[in-house]
Amino acid sequence: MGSPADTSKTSKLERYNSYLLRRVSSAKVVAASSHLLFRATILAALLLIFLFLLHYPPLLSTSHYSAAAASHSNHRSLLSSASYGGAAWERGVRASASPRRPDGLSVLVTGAAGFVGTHCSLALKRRGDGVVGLDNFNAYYDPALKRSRQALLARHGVLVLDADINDGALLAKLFEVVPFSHVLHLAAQAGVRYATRNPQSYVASNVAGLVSLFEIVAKHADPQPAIVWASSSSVYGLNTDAPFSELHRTDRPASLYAATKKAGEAIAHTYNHIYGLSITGLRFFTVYGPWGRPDMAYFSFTKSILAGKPITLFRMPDGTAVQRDFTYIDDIVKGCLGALDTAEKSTGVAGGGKKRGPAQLRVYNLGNTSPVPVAKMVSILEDLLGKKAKKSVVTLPQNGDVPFTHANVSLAATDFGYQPTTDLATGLRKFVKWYLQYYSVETGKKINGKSNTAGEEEKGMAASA
Ligand SMILES: O=C(O)[C@H]1O[C@H](OP(=O)(O)OP(=O)(O)OC[C@H]2O[C@@H](n3ccc(=O)[nH]c3=O)[C@H](O)[C@@H]2O)[C@H](O)[C@@H](O)[C@@H]1O
Repeated sequence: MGSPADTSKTSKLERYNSYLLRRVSSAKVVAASSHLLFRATILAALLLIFLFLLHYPPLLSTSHYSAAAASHSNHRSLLSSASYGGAAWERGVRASASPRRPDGLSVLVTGAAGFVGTHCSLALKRRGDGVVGLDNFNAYYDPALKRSRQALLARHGVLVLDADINDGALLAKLFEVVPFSHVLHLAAQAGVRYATRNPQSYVASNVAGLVSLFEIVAKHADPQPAIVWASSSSVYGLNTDAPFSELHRTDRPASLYAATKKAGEAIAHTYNHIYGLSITGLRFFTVYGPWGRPDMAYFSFTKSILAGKPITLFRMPDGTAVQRDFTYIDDIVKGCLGALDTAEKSTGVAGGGKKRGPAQLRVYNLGNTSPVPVAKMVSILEDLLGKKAKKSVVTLPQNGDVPFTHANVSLAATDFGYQPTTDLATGLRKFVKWYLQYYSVETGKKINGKSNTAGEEEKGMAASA
């Protein structure tokens, strides 16, 4: 018989053994599960990398798309990357970009839902060129007007993508899908006086956006398209020699807007010099017309006069009138197409290599050559609308405005036959006709011998075409 002491020793030993066994097996379980966890983590990481590459195609072709360009694409590129690509998207882009005439151009138009962008895209499409537009549809002015322009372009077979020029990944993808012969770069933050309120938006669009486009064209596009882009008459700033010639000083900008456009001209020089990009800058002089920009004076004055609201007219501190060389949109379109048609090919090597030779670098004034006092513009509007403006005349504040603009266009006339043909009264009549139709305003006043009420079908037409 075993003693009670013996029994207790045995059971102690058994308890100890089972404790040891539990420890060994739990150690095994811990080791096994940490292996499992490690493998699962590796698998999950590989899966994530695979998914990222699948949805971010430019990284797959790193030979063309530099890491620098990728890092300059803002986070928007990652957010919007899922909204483009795929076979149907590529088919749509190619169809819109394909010319319908022999030797037709294939043009990427940035800011295509903007005022000048819409008119130029229509004109190009009408003569048989291929056009793909892009626009970020920002809210600087009523995005509904931009959507109407987009719809108008869609009816004419022009696709306008929702995209920002800072979206390097999207630009790279576009140049992969289409061998564009030209870029008409019109996307920008416009407006002279708004620059005091939102300076960063000018840097983002007119400097960073321009660099983003040049980077992709220089280092990714194959073939490299020629670029025609919108500079501004505002670069003449405090220049007092008139009429403004391309040879005059442009180193005294009066507004940040003007400074960013001048910076754009300097940046264009650099990309032409290093990468052989063919670049033409067009200095537009206060462009107006149907489908115009609501932030501009002729447009906002029309709205205020119709609503019986007061308008503010600026005059110089010495009492002299502020004048602008108002230029009608159809003349500007002819200038843009002339610049595109005479643009030479870029000479750079796709991928950003050394250029093969000097490339074309041009700057032209596109104006009307006859400055008009702003008060005269208002009196023409009063006549067309059959209503007097409530005017308050104030001394020009320190807002970036310049006293006058006046274009000498002889260079554009010589190089591509640019000749403005529309005077302010004629152009404003076309604008007012469009405005009253588009916003369904009935004034009872006859324009061109007809009542201003238009049929539905007429509202969507490019009134200037
Ligand atoms: O030619 C250009 O480079 C520029 O032309 C216009 O700029 P701006 O000439 O200032 O055009 P508006 O804003 O329509 O002003 C036209 C005139 O009306 C005057 N104005 C404007 C607003 C106002 O309330 N009162 C007033 O008298 C301005 O001083 C200016 O002389 C465009 O807005 C710019 O984007 C463009 O680059």
